[in-house]
Amino acid sequence: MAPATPSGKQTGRKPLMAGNWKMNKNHLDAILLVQKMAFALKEPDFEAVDVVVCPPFTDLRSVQTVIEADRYAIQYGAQDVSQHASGAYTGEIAASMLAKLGCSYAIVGHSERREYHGEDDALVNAKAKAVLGAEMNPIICVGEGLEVRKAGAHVAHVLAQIDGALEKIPADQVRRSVIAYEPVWAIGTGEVATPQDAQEVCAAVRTRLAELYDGGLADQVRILYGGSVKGDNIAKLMAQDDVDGALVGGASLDPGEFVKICRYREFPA
Ligand SMILES: O=C[C@H](O)COP(=O)(O)O
Repeated sequence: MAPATPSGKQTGRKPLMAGNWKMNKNHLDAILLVQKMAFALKEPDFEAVDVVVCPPFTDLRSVQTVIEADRYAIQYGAQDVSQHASGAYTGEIAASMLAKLGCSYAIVGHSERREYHGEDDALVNAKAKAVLGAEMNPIICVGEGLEVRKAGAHVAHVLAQIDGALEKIPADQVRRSVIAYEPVWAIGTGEVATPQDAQEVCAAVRTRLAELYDGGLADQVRILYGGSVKGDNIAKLMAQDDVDGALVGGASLDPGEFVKICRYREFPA
């Protein structure tokens, strides 16, 4: 049973803090960064929170070496994956290759992939299936842009993305998937969503999961918030009933800040 959050919520879902390094840090920088995090984080941190780093593909082997050598409890994953299993797909990385490197997670459908690489819900769905097929856990990103938010259509937008991303994925696989709600207007802007904004959408996602799947699945799936998360705003976000963790960009490149995020319980909400 996961410990209670500062607000006293008791969900049974272990919080997850995932750092998305995006296109930062080479394979040597990665060694230093993951070591700094590993030195700072202690056993009680890992009992309370799952800690995941998602470096660039070229860093994964370095990160694996550091983590395996000293048996650190930090988990790691990729920022993207191919929907294809293998073959003539120049530049692509298969889920099986990531699993072989010890990855536990792969992010799919990040808004930067959707925006700069034209990824749509069908492709996100195919990638999620590839990750699940390789026995890893997808972190499926959803979120609305500013125009959609201003129009008040953010919940409908996100739920449509959820429907698309999860299409024909069976319950036992959805159960080990992670959803990350990242409003595009909050990513890298310093403009974090209010805890109420985050809760509204995360709760709507959980309700949708309950509509799509029975057997209490909705209460088991972890839903993260992402977008300008820092050490000084995470506690209020985590105090929300349906926010189970964070997908952290910029602040995950600063080991002190990321460790502070992982230790949000020690700071007042
Ligand atoms: O994947 C992480 C998100 O894009 C959030 O990035 P950020 O924390 O730099 O706003």
